[in-house]
Amino acid sequence: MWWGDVNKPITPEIFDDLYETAINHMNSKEKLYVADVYCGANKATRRKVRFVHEMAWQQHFVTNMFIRPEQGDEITGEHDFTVINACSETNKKWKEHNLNSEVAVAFNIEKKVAVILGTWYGGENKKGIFSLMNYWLPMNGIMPMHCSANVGKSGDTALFFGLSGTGKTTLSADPERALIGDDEHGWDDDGVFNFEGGCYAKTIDLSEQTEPEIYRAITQNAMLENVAIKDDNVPDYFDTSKTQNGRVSYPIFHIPGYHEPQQAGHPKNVIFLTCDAYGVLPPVSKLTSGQALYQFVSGYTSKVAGTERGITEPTATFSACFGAAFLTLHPTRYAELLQEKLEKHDSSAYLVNTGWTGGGNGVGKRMSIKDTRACISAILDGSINDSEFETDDIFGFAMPKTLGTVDPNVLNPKNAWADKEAYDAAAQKLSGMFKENFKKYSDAENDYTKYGPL
Ligand SMILES: Nc1ncnc2c1ncn2[C@@H]1O[C@H](COP(=O)(O)OP(=O)(O)O)[C@@H](O)[C@H]1O
Ligand SMILES: C=C(OP(=O)(O)O)C(=O)O
Ligand SMILES: [Mn+2]
Repeated sequence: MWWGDVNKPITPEIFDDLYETAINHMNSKEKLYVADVYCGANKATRRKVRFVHEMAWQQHFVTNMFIRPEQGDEITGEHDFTVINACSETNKKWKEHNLNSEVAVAFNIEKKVAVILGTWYGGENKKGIFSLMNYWLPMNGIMPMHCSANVGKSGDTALFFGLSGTGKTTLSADPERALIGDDEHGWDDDGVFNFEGGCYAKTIDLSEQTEPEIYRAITQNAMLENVAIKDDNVPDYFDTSKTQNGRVSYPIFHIPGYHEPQQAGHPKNVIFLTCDAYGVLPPVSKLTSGQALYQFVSGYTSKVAGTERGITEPTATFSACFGAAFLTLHPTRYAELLQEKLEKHDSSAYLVNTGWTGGGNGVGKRMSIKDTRACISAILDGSINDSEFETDDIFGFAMPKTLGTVDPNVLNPKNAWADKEAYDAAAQKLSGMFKENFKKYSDAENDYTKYGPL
């Protein structure tokens, strides 16, 4: 276990106490909801999960998001895990338990049970099981990944890694390609497979024009969460009074041309999405395999508003493997798996900045979805390889000088800034942050420090 900021140990006695609180609460209800679902599209390695809920809508969430047994098919045999979600109850003894708040999300791997108290976030159901997949799968040499995946007409698979809000869901919904999944995947000896059976898209500023597939997926059985509703019962995706993290969950088959089964071959392209709030990183750059591992372990991006308590504007962070919150083992364990798989399958790696350009947050603006999509298309159709590249002085990234319809002045981030000195200062600052962050990985068996910025 990677104990630290993310995973906090508790004693078996505290777990039992939380469990009892949840069970007593559930026993006071007249009705409970039970769903048996799978996590993992690969039948050989999928896990059986049972959810017990007090809220019908939470039950609908897991029905949308996990893999449903075929119609008429029941999940038999022992479950790999059971989640008791008592969201409307809280842990009143949190101070006595030395915990942070009355919210508790607690896992007992020996008893194969998790308890959720005090949080109503639908995503909690899936992210807890994702954390377990991050614990189980590496034991069998399978890489769990916080990424979306899709496949092109010639069978070429692409992965899009990224922390919350960086564009996994938005950019993997591509009319030219079949969607495998938008958030959690595994990479085994056969290729890539989805853990989930649905998608969980952000609804902030959602429009049919910029994100048509997602907009149109909001139809019967899709479920909106924390979205404002106007007087005429129509959702208002531009009203963020509840939170900026408004969501919709829907089964994967709401996306036209989704890939069935949700499995595909080894990835040809691996893309790291970063939402750079400083506006320093290029919109697209090609990484050497060493740079890919350095960037993967660093996981530089920003937390977007509404995803964590206290985050109200984009805030720079280093989230290892682009999903530190879900890692149960040390980041270098996942990096070793990535290294082995990238080498074996000769996959290319790219860094794509879906964040700011022309200045940091407050000065510049967020990269347009249109420009980001143009960069991604050029990677996926291979045309980026026809570009002439230049090397970034500080980060050492190879940046294309021209690329299809993308404004060449955006491709080199310094050109996009009016104030060149301010750019240099911001780039130096960010480089220093990378180096400071990476110190904690420099004594690892495989030290990737040399692939970082100067
Ligand atoms: N250049 C861009 N690329 C991708 N998404 C963008 C971009 N600019 C704005 N966005 C918005 O950022 C959000 C990305 O969220 P999402 O795709 O759900 O991220 P993730 O799946 O990684 O959590 C969406 O609301 C999208 O409309
Ligand atoms: C559900 C989540 O994942 P993502 O934002 O990456 O879709 C989340 O982080 O709450
Ligand atoms: Mn998402």
